[in-house]
Amino acid sequence: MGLEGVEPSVFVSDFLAKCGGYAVVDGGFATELERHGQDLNDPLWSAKCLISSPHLVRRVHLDYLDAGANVIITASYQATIQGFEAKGLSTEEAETLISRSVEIACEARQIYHDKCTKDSWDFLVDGNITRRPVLVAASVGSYGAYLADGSEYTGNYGDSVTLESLKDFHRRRLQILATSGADLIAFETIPNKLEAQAYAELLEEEGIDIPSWFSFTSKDGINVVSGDSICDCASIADSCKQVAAVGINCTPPRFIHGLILSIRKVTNKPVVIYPNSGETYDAERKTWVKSTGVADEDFVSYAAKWRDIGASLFGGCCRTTPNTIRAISRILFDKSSLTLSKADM
Ligand SMILES: C[S+](C)CC[C@H](N)C(=O)O
Ligand SMILES: N[C@@H](CCS)C(=O)O
Ligand SMILES: [Zn+2]
Repeated sequence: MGLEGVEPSVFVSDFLAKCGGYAVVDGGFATELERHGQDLNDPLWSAKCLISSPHLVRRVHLDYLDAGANVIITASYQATIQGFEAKGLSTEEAETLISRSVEIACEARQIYHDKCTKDSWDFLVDGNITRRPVLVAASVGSYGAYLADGSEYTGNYGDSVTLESLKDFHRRRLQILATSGADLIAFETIPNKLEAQAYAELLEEEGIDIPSWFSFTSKDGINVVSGDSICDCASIADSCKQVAAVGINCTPPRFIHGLILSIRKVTNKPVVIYPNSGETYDAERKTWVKSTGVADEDFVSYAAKWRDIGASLFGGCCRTTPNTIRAISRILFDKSSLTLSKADM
C-alpha cells in the first residue's frame, strides 16, 4: 500500500476510521505456531518456520484473520540476516526469507479476502459487501530478540552496544521489510531508550516511506524493562514523523493501564496495546512459566477500559491465541458476550 504522500498519522487515522474507530491486532504468533506443533527451542525461535514450514506461517495468519484481526504481524520478529547466516544460510538467502515473511502475510490476506468475497462473510453496507480492512505489519524484533537469551525483557545490552552499532545491526533488514509490500513496520518489544533512538534515526536516514509503530516492554508499569522512563521512550516516538502509533506489547496486562496514562502525557499519536498473558518467560528453556499473584487470564475484559483511557489498537502478544483476539473483537465492537473464560485463552 505504501504512504504515497500520505502523512503517517493520516494513514493510521483513516485506517482506524475504516475499522470503526478501533483496530484489532493479532495475537501471539510464536504461540500459535507452537499450538500447531512447532518446537521453537532454537536461536531463530519463530523465524525458523520461515525455513521449515512457511505453510504454517500462512496458516497462523489465516487463524488470526478468521478471529477478526485488522492488523497481522509478520514472522520476521527474530528473522535477521545475522541469525540466518549463523545457521549457514547465505546473505541472499537470508534477505529472501525476510521479504518472504511479508509476502506470506500478504498471501494470507488475499486468501482471506477471496474467501470472504466468495462466502459474503464480511459486513454489508448499503447492500454492498465491504472488506474488513487488514494491514500487514512487518515485525522488527529488538536486538535482544536476535540474542535469543530473553534480553528483550531486560534491555541490558552491555557497554559495547552503542547507538551506531544498533543502527548498523537493524539497517539492512529494515530496508528489506520497508520495500517488501508491508503496510507498516511494527518495532516490537523495544526494551530501552537507546534502541528507540536508533530506530528513529534509521527511519529518517533511510527515508523509510511506510509508517511505523514503536511498541515497548515493561515489567513494572512505570518504566520500560531497562529502567528507562516510558515517557522518555514515548517522546522519542512522538518526535519521529514516520511513527504513526506508540504503545506496549509483551507486557503483563496488569501494568497496561498506568502505561497508557504515561504515554498519553507525551503524545497524541494513537496508542497500540498488545499484552502477553502475564506469564513469565524462561529464556534458557524457551518456555513460559505461570506467575503467581494477579490473575491476568481475564485481561480481555480490560480492553474496554484501555479503550476508554485512550488506546486505539488492541491485540495480544505471547501466550494469547485466536480466541483471545475473537474476544477482544467482541468487546471492542460490543458484539454479544463480554466475558472470556480461561478456556478462551
Ligand atoms: C518475546 S521472547 C518470548 C522471544 C524469544 C526470545 N528472543 C528467545 O529467543 O528466547
Ligand atoms: N510478533 C511476535 C512478538 C513476540 S514478543 C510474536 O507474536 O511472536
Ligand atoms: Zn510477546
